[in-house]
Amino acid sequence: MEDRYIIELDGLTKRYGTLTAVDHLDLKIGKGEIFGLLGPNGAGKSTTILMMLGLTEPSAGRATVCGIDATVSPVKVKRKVGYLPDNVGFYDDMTGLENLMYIARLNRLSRKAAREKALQLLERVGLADVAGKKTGKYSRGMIQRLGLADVLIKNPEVIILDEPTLGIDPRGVREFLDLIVGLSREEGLTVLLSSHHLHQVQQVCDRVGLFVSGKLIAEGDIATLSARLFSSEPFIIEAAVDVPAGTTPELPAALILLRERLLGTADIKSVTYEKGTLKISCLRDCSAVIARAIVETGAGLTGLSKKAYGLDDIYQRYFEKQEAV
Ligand SMILES: Nc1ncnc2c1ncn2[C@@H]1O[C@H](COP(=O)(O)OP(=O)(O)OP(=O)(O)O)[C@@H](O)[C@H]1O
Repeated sequence: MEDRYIIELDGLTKRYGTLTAVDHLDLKIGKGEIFGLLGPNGAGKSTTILMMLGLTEPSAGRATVCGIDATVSPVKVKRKVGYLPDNVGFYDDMTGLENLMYIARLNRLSRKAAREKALQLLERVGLADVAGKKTGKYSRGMIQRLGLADVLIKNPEVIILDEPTLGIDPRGVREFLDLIVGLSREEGLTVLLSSHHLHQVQQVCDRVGLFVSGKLIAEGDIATLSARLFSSEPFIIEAAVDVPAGTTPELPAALILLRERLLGTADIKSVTYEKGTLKISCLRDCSAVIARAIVETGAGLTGLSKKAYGLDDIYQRYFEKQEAV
């Protein structure tokens, strides 16, 4: 069983005086998984990462990475884990190739091997054409890709990325995320991604963990989290309707009967109306029933869409719950 998990956190805890930054954290991450660590500022994400890297000692519990206790053998863990901080620095007056070769040399590669490895990685991260350009002239997106090449030099089994897409333009973000997915799928690399960007995390992570005040309050894939949280109303169907002019803005007269009819239908929980759109929450996908009812009422149906709950909604709902406690 141990082999299945590349990262295992057991009751991991960090206290700073009276503050518990990380509170009895239990988490298992499998090989090749892309796991998103999410949470507001101060939730304990960075402290957790530092403990996994053996850079800070837990007050209690254990962080095991590739079967190695990070506190007992931080140097061994460092060999297996590539860490990309949110602000990676390079020598501005050296080219991308020179910077990477320098790091490869620090990793004890011969000059020839360092050059080969650097060129291969520049190709892998899509920077081959700017290999000879000084990194001072690189965009933020290019620097982050070079950062990724930097952490890949030592052939890590795990990469930990802290807000890797901060300040990158949308195209650069897409390219960076594609690169991460490729590394995980093609090379079996395990990726831990700490981020505030819910949409990005949703696009690439197999599983996410939501952190609040040092505690992991939920973890799972998006569909599972969504089903757990929205079990009382898993579907929202939005119907754009064309109602006769001169009706009231709240609920046009023509729709009052329609609303009653819909509410009389099994599995439809609520119907609201705003600016030409009916919002219908249901326990199953009732699109067909809704479309028929609208058409039969005589209101024009101009659009019908089903909303799937995303990470934004999941996040929102968890925090609403937390605040209510
Ligand atoms: N060296 C330290 N000494 C005292 N308190 C600390 C120390 N490092 C972190 N903390 C506190 O521990 C808590 C967790 O901080 P941490 O940096 O792990 O959160 P985070 O989730 O990474 O936040 P961010 O998204 O802002 O990076 C915060 O309340 C922080 O102030």
